[in-house]
Amino acid sequence: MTTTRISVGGDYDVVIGNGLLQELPGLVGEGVQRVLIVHPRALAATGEAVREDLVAQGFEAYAAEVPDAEEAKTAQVAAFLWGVLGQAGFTRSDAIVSVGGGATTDLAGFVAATWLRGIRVVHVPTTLLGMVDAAVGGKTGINTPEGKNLVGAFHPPAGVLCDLTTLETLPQHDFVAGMAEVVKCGFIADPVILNLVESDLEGARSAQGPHVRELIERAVRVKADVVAADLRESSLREVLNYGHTFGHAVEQVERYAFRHGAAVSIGMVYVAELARLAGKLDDELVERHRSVLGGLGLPTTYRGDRWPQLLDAMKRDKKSRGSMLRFVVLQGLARPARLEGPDPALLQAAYAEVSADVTGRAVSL
Ligand SMILES: NC(=O)c1ccc[n+]([C@@H]2O[C@H](COP(=O)([O-])OP(=O)(O)OC[C@H]3O[C@@H](n4cnc5c(N)ncnc54)[C@H](O)[C@@H]3O)[C@@H](O)[C@H]2O)c1
Ligand SMILES: O=C(O)C(=O)C[C@@H](O)[C@H](O)[C@H](O)COP(=O)(O)O
Ligand SMILES: [Zn+2]
Repeated sequence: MTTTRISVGGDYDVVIGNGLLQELPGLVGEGVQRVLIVHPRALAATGEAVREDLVAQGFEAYAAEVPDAEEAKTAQVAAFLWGVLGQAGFTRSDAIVSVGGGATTDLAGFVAATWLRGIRVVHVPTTLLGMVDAAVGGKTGINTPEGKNLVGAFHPPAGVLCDLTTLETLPQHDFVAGMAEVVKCGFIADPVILNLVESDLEGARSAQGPHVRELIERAVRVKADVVAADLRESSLREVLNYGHTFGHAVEQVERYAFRHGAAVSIGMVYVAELARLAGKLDDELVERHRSVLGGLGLPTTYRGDRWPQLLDAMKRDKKSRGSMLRFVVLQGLARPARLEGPDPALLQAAYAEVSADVTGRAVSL
């Protein structure tokens, strides 16, 4: 199959195809001497294969293994990588390559942004979520005990290589979690995505699904267009945060036992209910959130006994201004808007709409 190149504002390309790793040396760049490949435990063999390839191309290449998933996004792991870079003598003309999911690209991007105040980084995302979202757009970051992504920097990559063959080893629940961000792009900007997913829900649950390549390309285009227009999230970029205020709070309350995409799925239903209660969204579109996300096997409800903890976590959302909570809502399909400082009763009423008891049944608060 052909290779697709999607330009992000003319600054770098997201390359999508199969067997693309031969393109990596070109993206790492000619003037680069040393390369650090950052990969999670689950991708030790892939990380080593990439390292050997780069050595064969004449680079001085090192590999650093980091924990899987969210455990990698800590100050301790970032400090470990700074130590590796320091000991190997990385200079401003050297580079980092991330090979992994969004947690790895967020961490490696952050270390690249901070080492010597910024060195080159190339992302090789190996999850659906990494390909369509985390590796694109230059948001990098780590968590602190107080919250998700609280420390970070905007540091766009030199390139993004989405080698679709890497998805073959990704567990299905991780693939489906990535579909939540694809569906997000459908709701905020490109309804064709929703039509494609709804036309074959089972196909959209697997990397081999007939529409998956088109879904990936469409989601990357949505993200690329938004970040090209507003890299630093002064306004427009906030739309990519649809479902994330409540979603990040769920991740935090669950101590990251939920995958990001699963939490964002619940967060989108929450914020759709909030928009409905605020008189901005009709019942039909709220129900479409439940049917498409639920149809993919993503969660659309959350336990009903965590309101104080969720509210506390939501207050630390980056979209908040002072003590005012701000949400990205929809006022129609692909018509994002902001809801600022909603009445606390409305916030809790929306929580009641997504609440379930431990058996998964909806409950009233
Ligand atoms: N920077 C951004 O713009 C942005 C956007 C969306 C999400 N994110 C972040 O991305 C993270 C979630 O990323 P994710 O969903 O990719 O999860 P992840 O990075 O936690 O990866 C999920 C699991 O899959 C493993 N894995 C990765 N690729 C694999 C493969 N090909 N085969 C087998 N196992 C593989 C990982 O080691 C991990 O255990 C969150 O931290 C979220 O905050 C960032
Ligand atoms: O790229 C963005 O901007 C996003 O908001 C994309 C989100 O999917 C992503 O999860 C992002 O990491 C959230 O960032 P945060 O600023 O809410 O921490
Ligand atoms: Zn996200």
